[in-house]
Amino acid sequence: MRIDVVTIFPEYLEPLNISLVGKARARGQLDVHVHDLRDWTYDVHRTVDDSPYGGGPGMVMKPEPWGEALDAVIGKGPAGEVPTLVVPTPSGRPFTQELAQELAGRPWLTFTPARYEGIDRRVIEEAATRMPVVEVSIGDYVLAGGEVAVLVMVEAIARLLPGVLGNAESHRDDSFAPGAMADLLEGPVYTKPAEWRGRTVPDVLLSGNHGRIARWRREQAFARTLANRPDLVARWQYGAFDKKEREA
Ligand SMILES: Nc1ccc2ncsc2c1
Repeated sequence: MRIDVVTIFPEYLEPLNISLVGKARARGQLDVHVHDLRDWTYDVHRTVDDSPYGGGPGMVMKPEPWGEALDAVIGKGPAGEVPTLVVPTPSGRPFTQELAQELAGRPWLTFTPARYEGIDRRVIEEAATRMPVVEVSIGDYVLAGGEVAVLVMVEAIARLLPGVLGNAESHRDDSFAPGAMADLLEGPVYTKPAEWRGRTVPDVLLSGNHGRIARWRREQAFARTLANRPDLVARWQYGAFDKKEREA
């Protein structure tokens, strides 16, 4: 997979050089290019924003630099191919594991994290005439820009690429990953020592009885989901019901 990111804060994407994504890049599983939007400005102040038409607070990111940046990014990619444009925005569709899976299946993604009040709408509209565009939100809170959303999405997507996660098992027990625990949050985990500051590990985990352990883990996951994400319980119940129906 090729990933391009266009941003006015290239240094914000430094974490893509380390850990899981950094290792995937070093192994050639991921080809990441970070571009400074100001490389497509020509005034002495390298201006990327201006006041909003119609008035109102804040500034809007000008269309010209973005248009030229996307032209250049597409020009640098595989001949005849276009990326999927991923536009991080609070007004986008929710970023979910399902959407991460969908995007992990694309060969080329270009992320356009914005600052200020956002990007002139004509940039997205013009891009949509020549490439798939998906506007994505990582949640309902106020951020200064979309770069942190890119870090979230790239990590969630990269770990789904073949060979990136060493232990394939790691996918199975993820929260929200498909399978028996789908839609349930992860339960508590423990490792050595068996006692730490007077706190012991639940006996069932030391029992060696894998059936009991699996049941206990499902119970713990359900309890945690009920407490923290009751909205997911209904989805899980339907999924379990649907699975029984299909197996009947
Ligand atoms: N403030 C905010 C919230 C969510 C989000 N997702 C992508 S960019 C963004 C910005």
